[in-house]
Amino acid sequence: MTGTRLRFTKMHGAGNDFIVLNGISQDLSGITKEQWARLAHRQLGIGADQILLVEKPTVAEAEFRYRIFNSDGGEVEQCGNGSRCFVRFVREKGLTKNKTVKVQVAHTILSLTENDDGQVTVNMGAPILTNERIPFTSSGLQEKIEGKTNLYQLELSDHAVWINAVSMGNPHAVQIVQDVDTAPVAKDGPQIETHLAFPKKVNAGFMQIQNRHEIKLRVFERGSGETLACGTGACAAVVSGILRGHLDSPVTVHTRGGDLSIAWNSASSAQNPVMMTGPAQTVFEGEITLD
Ligand SMILES: N[C@H](CCC[C@H](N)C(=O)O)C(=O)O
Repeated sequence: MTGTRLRFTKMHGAGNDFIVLNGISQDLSGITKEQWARLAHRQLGIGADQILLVEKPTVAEAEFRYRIFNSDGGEVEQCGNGSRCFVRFVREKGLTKNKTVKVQVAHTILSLTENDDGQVTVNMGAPILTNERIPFTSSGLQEKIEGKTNLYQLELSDHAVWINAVSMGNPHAVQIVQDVDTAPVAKDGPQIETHLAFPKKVNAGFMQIQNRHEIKLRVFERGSGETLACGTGACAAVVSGILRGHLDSPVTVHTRGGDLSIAWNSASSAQNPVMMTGPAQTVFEGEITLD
């Protein structure tokens, strides 16, 4: 693949930024983890939190498949802000005329709708709350019940934090903090990300409850570090806040890059889907030669 010329589109969803590649019109099958990381590198490459690769689906019920690579080059299961940019991309490129698109991503199919106001609504599916499926191993950790969920204590280098483990297809450890602006995201984020209780590592969410329908959120993302916004992180934080009894659906999630609206009608069933609505923005188009 070295020396291959790639066409890309740079996009962001609430400041979480992406390189989006059309893997249907370009053969990108042989790109290595190191080459993904180089493309995402802020100084040596294009720069992005994640890379989104659009491909033909492998299942009949989806129109497309899209794959997600963190800036460390690792492939992951889900990306909320990325899914909104994906649907904006395939519509802007004329790859579909549908306003609602079904896309295959890792082990699930998402349904995405571009609304008349330009915002995108995504059915993110039901949250995954069983430890084995997150995956999260709680053995040896102190635990306590709050509302309808369990909190677990993670020992960090100089203090302990109580977290709630939730998956939206990708793992999240969410905690409530008094003030997100002063929360030790840079210090505690990497320690939580690589904590042994999370065998596939984890995204670390820091949530400040403002009222029953509003939070502020910062996320230290697995494989990318702190981002201006994290869509699955916003979903996981709202699910956690509702289960803990602090939030009622819908919730406005204020991130450093913009606002997301998350709805989860858990009253009838925890298996109801989480619905996320937010922005998607194309920034520029470009070409680059893979080195
Ligand atoms: N860092 C995440 C993937 C990107 C998720 C985030 N950008 C979003 O909008 O959901 C993980 O390793 O699971």
